[in-house]
Amino acid sequence: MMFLARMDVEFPPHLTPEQIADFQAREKEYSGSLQRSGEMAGIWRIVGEYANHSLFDVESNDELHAILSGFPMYPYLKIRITPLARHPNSIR
Ligand SMILES: O=C(O)C[C@H]1C=CC(=O)O1
Repeated sequence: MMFLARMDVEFPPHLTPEQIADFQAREKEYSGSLQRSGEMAGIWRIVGEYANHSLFDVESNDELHAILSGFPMYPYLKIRITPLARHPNSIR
């Protein structure tokens, strides 16, 4: 099952730059491991925003939820999910 995610990052003002850097480092590690395993099929920065579009290839809604809630920055992410189905005109 394919899902398109839009994630907007909203850090609260009380976090220090060091705390933010730590979240970003842990996020990069977690995201990298999901990309290597194939569950995250891609991630793109949305130009001009602290936000991304990501593509997930997972077995179920429950698996996607577990993956998303495992992101270290999850408490600071606003996530919107769009389930994707194969388009009848797709040649792949
Ligand atoms: O920098 C971001 O867009 C936030 C974050 C969410 C997943 C990820 O890999 O990075």
